[in-house]
Amino acid sequence: MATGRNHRPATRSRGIPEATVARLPLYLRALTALSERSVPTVSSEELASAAGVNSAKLRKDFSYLGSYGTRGVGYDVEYLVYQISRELGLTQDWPVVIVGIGNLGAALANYGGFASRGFRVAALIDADPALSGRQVAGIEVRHVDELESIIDTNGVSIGVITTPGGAAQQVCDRLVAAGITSILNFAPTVLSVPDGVDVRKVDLSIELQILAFHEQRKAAEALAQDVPEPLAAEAAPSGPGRDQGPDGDIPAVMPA
Ligand SMILES: NC(=O)c1ccc[n+]([C@@H]2O[C@H](COP(=O)([O-])OP(=O)(O)OC[C@H]3O[C@@H](n4cnc5c(N)ncnc54)[C@H](O)[C@@H]3O)[C@@H](O)[C@H]2O)c1
Repeated sequence: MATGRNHRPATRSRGIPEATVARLPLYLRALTALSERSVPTVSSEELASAAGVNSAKLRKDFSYLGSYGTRGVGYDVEYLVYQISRELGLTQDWPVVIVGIGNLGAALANYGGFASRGFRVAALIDADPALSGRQVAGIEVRHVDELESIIDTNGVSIGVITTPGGAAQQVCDRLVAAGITSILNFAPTVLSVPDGVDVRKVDLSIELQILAFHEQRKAAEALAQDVPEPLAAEAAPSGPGRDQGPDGDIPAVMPA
């Protein structure tokens, strides 16, 4: 079984901090919306607001890309879309395999947003022989026995795991052994991978738990407004503002 870390250092080799990399897709989404409306330029304040990020942080992030905008004009939308896409590696086509074609895997296969963002679903893979040969989103489901040859033939480097939690590590190990170096994991399992393999985890229940925390805090604030001053100090939460994380500048809940 593969062992090792499942995260990368805070700064990537080209000197762009990991936190900046995490915000680039937010800028790209906001810029793509502007581009679709044929907006030629955008100020840092407008773009920061559209991306849900503080404008000083945005300017700092763009300085890592060598993009400083023009005073009084702002940033060229099309050029910034190109720059960020290039930085994120989206100017090339990325074949992706999805392993586990149940409810979630089939839903992801049917999601049209992958292709428009440079990700091509190269294969759908499942262990259930009854699914082999069936078409999902116009793609044939292949048996997991073929996993290694599919990855090799299609030059796949990104794998998506949507199997039950109990199968996820074994699937991960096979993907890595077959040459996959990036994994998007939807299964409720902490994956162990060797150095050089990136894992991103998506867990909607964790996002809901964070929202529940904020709901609870809002309810406490509302309660505090209804009680006399000395008691209110005890009831109100302390620390950074409601929309801010512990460091005071990163939103605790990333914009959807
Ligand atoms: N991250 C999230 O927000 C989120 C949301 C929903 C579901 N999930 C998780 O996603 C996973 C899939 O959920 P689902 O509802 O689609 O389940 P499902 O039971 O409908 O589908 C799972 C599929 O995986 C296949 N499978 C099982 N073992 C396999 C293996 N070793 N190799 C290849 N395929 C294998 C099964 O045959 C089945 O088709 C679960 O782990 C679930 O907890 C995560």
